[in-house]
Amino acid sequence: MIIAVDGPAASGKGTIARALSRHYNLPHLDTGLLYRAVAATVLRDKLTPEREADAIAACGFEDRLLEDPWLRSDEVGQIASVVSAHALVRAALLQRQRRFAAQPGGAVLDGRDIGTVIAPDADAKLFVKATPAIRARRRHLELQKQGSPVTYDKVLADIRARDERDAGRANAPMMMAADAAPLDTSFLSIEAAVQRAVELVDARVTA
Ligand SMILES: Nc1ncnc2c1ncn2[C@@H]1O[C@H](COP(=O)(O)OP(=O)(O)OP(=O)(O)O)[C@@H](O)[C@H]1O
Ligand SMILES: Nc1ccn([C@@H]2O[C@H](COP(=O)(O)O)[C@@H](O)[C@H]2O)c(=O)n1
Repeated sequence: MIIAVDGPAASGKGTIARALSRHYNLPHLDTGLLYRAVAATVLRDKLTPEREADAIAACGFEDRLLEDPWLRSDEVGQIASVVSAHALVRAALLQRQRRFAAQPGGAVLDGRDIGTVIAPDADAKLFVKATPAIRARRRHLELQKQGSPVTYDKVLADIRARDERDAGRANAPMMMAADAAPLDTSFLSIEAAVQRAVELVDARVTA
């Protein structure tokens, strides 16, 4: 069974995808991490994220970079949404994601274009959303716990900027697949959101 989980930054899609992976005993791929690894390489090598040739040069990152906690930072997330707009960067990362999705038994993948581009034939597709203010509050809390001094207003502005770039780009923009089930987590606890996600997946696969 392939489960596609898409949605905007800090909507809770990663939390839900990890829980679905445990629930159905399926491997999970956080595809955002791949774009974050490209972004981190661009930053580390002092390349220019807006230049496609620079971003392509950063696509040959080593897998151990995916373990680096720095990848989860807001700084890297912003640059990830710049490099991810390049068609050749998306093409360079496409087969890896498709192979992961096609492994025997299936998989759970989360990102922005899983239901539309990476696994258009997924057995179940969710599009996780929440209001920008609520997403910013959750992400701010998470960053505060990590000791970051970043303000709520900055987190909200970054989330809005990332949403705009991710939904507005020409190549594989973030969008809900026509056959995806929307899941608004704005007023759901993590437990309630996960329970609803399981109900939605079960409903799709038994339909
Ligand atoms: N329903 C919820 N209620 C409260 N907090 C939540 C909920 N879902 C997720 N969170 C928290 O919100 C933050 C963002 O969640 P998560 O990392 O799953 O989002 P994401 O969509 O995967 O983000 P990104 O796209 O930036 O990787 C985390 O701190 C997580 O614990
Ligand atoms: N399938 C995907 C996944 C991610 N991106 C881009 O990467 C950025 C970081 O993703 P997170 O899920 O870790 O927040 C994101 O803002 C997108 O620009 C993508 O394009 N496609």
